[in-house]
Amino acid sequence: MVIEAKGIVTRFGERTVHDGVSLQIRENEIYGILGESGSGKSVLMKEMIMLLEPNAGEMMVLGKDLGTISYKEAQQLRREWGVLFQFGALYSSMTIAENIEVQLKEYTDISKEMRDKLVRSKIALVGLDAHVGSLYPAELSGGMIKRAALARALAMEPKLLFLDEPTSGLDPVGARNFDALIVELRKMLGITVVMITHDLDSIFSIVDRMAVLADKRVVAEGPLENVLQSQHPFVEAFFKNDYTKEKYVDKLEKKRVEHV
Ligand SMILES: Nc1ncnc2c1ncn2[C@@H]1O[C@H](COP(=O)(O)OP(=O)(O)OP(=O)(O)O)[C@@H](O)[C@H]1O
Repeated sequence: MVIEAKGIVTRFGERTVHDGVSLQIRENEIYGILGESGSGKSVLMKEMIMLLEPNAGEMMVLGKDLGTISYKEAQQLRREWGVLFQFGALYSSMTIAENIEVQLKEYTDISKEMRDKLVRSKIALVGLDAHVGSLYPAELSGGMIKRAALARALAMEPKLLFLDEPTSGLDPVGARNFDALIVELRKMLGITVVMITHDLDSIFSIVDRMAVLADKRVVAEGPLENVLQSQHPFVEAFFKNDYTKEKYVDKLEKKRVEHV
């Protein structure tokens, strides 16, 4: 397992967000975290990357228990993952190349020449033209910003990639291209991808397994066909409404046939 959450409890004051959340993420899969607004998806992801600490439960990431990890181990572990936050979050006063270089400068002794080379390779990896490196975030389209932020997340060659709603704000073509890029990167780099998503196209086409958060816990987990068996109201409303039934009829039918 790359990530294992066991009985996670999270409270903010009087409010309980998670009350026994458990899930398991395997190596090299694309794992989706779904759930309605406010169900604690982002909080759970932040707990996986040590930006927040749960009140109870165990969070194992790459074999390390985040609850008992030493400061030094935590520093090392942080280099093993890349994160793409929802709005890209690039530094606006830096060029794209400088943005991608930030962590390489901070965490490594790599020479300037080598850093430039790595930056160029990451820009190419995410499908951007070389000249984009010298532009500022304000000069890029939304889709290019996502790709640039992805290049930055990949700068340290992580084993694990966290994506918070990667296709939100992209037009349909841009969203599908981004999905294709994620699949390609997973194959090329052998990484594990954890993504929060509401995007049905992504869920039906690139997510291998997923967890559905509702009622403060995981109400359905596994591949799509498992999740579709759930009769939880959120699953019913999200996957089994008329729109989804019509748009994904082939896939829903196919899953049913495969399952029989
Ligand atoms: N640092 C914080 N302090 C206090 N409350 C918080 C904090 N972070 C999140 N919350 C609360 O925890 C709950 C879950 O938030 P979270 O952002 O994880 O939801 P989400 O499932 O990601 O929702 P969305 O799909 O709208 O992004 C919300 O009620 C939010 O207000």
